Amino acid sequence: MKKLASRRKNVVDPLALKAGDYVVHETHGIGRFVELVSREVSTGGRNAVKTSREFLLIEYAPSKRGYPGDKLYVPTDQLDLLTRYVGGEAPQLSKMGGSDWAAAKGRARKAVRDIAVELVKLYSARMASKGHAFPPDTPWQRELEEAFPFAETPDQLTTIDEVKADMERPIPMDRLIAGDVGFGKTEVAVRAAFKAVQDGKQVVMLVPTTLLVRQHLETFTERFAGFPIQVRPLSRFQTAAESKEIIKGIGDGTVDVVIGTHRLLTDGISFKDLGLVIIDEEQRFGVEHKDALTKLKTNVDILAMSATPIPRTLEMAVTGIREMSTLATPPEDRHPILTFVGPYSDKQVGAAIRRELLREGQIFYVHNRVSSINRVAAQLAELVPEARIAVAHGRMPEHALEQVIVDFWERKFDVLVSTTIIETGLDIPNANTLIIDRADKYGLSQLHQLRGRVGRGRERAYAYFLWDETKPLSETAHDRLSTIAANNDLGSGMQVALKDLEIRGAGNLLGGEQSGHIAGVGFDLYLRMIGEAVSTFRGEVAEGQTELRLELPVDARIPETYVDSERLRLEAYQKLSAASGPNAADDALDSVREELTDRYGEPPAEVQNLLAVSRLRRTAQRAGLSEVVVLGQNLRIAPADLPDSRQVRLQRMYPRSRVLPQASALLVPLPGVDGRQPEDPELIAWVAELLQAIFATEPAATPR
Ligand SMILES: Nc1ncnc2c1ncn2[C@@H]1O[C@H](COP(=O)(O)OP(=O)(O)OP(=O)(O)O)[C@@H](O)[C@H]1O
Repeated sequence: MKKLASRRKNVVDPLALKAGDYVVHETHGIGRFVELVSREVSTGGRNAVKTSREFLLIEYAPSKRGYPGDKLYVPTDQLDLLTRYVGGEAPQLSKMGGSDWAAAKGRARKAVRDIAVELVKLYSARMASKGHAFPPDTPWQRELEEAFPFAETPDQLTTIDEVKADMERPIPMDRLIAGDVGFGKTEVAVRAAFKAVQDGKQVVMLVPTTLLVRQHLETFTERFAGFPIQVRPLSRFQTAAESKEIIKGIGDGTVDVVIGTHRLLTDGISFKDLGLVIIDEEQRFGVEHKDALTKLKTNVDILAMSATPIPRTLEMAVTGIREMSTLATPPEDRHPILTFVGPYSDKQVGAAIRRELLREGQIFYVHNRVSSINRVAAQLAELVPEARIAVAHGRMPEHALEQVIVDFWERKFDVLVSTTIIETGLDIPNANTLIIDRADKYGLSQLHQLRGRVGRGRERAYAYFLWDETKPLSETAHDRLSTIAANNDLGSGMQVALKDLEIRGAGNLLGGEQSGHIAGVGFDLYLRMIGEAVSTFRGEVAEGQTELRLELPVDARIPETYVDSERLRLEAYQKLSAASGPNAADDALDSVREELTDRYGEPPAEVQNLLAVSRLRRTAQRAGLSEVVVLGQNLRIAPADLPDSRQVRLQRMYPRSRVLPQASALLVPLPGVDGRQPEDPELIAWVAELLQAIFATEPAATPR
């Protein structure tokens, strides 16, 4: 089984932290970041040395009602104990070290275990089941692929290869393609479907809306032209007679590829020899279809597509449970969509429509209320009399709706006034202006999907996210709109989706019922729990992070004289913290040192010490230590249940060292000349040599 990638925490990104942001501390729970402060601390017991260190000041709930909130100072070299809180509306602050945080974690852990069991069951069932191994590409496959009218993007090529390799394996494929809107996911599906049909298998493609059925039917039919492949649609658009004939063809194998909505998940549909299930926007299929989907997906290859990118942390939490490919590069000469956010005005709307008409383009105007959509269309007709305007919404009779879309496609209309029914997938390359009159009413990923309806060709596209100036914007609505306006470069789906997770609460990615638990502990910790639960459940040791206390009386920090910006100091501490984690690459700290030198010049003594202490931190963590602390004249190391051979070696090297068996700790007197402590670098080097001698984990990390 594929080793689970170690769960790199989504360590708090100090750059993104601003006062008031919520963070989650492993031990203390959900707190609010106040500011970065530097404080004088004395370490080293009796002959204490005062050094100034920087801390993140985090505020917690008051331990008693009416008191001010408790304060936690997190040293900058322990950033990895903090993660950003993502999980919906403003969370409840935890009481420091209180039982409420432990209880919230306990509840989440229980819920997580249920998910983990579910995920592993699916995985194991898939691993145990005998899938169909498709043969290598046929000559016709190459002919089909050479007929593609564009140059594939590198990600398309990689993804297509990964999909084919999965299909040729005897284990059933379960691959998710996450790609920003318009990045060419459909072409991957076309080639996978062709490969399956070449081997005599049937293919089903499930899409969320009737319009997408129509569109994908057009694409597949066009791409398969010249090959004897029967592609059929199945949705409420088909008459009873047509449906009956298609369902018969599915059963007797004369239909090779069927593209349909959840209509395909109703009873009475059985395939003669199904080999590949393609699902577009799976998360849009309601829980009522879950069982039918699971039945359909058993023992066949699955290719899921999503334009709502899956956050990295979720991808890693389910790593090994299903494969993922990402289409992150846009087709060439695709331009970012110019996005305007502001109050509605007739003047601006009229100008936008006229500009598009001037270049013979078309316009989507989204108004999401069926009851007033005709009035809006009439207003637009007055505003721009020369524009040919049509209306489309989901309550129209099926054929009338389809006819309007086809007419719009065939450029019989200039402006399509519609509800969000155009939201997913609709591909009309000539429509390059999108106007949404109440943009504040939509979630981020919905706005992103809608925006993805324009700019799918080579033309520069425009999106207008407007709101009714007579109705004030809510804080989150304003946040949403400024996020989408800020993220308008290509492939900004990830940022938009992540922000959306924050605002809408991340539950719907893992099942609505989970959102309460996610809100309780934060999205990142929740996902890490899933990953740990999955790996524990599968008998792999979850790499829990031992919280290492490393305290030496040395001046190890980044002085303001070296890096004057607080933000940049935080960024450097974060990089050091990531580079000194137990799984960090051996040269990770060297590259941090090089970067610091490049950006700020030769590091001063304090920073040299900080680098050396970071090396120590990594050594100590790799040795699984929880304590390396100077107490008085001794260095205390724990746990230190050493085998005898090591104890002998230790006594020989450090005759005055003592093992405290009951505390499973080790006390080694500090080297000092007539009571004077060695200089910082010497002390750090001495500790490095000691750890190396005892744990022989890596060559002594001598500070450079
Ligand atoms: N490599 C490419 N170069 C240029 N255009 C491409 C490329 N691949 C696909 N296209 C075109 O880009 C448009 C969008 O492709 P497609 O519909 O597959 O995107 P998508 O990722 O499925 O979008 P959505 O998420 O909206 O469904 C289509 O017109 C398609 O023909």
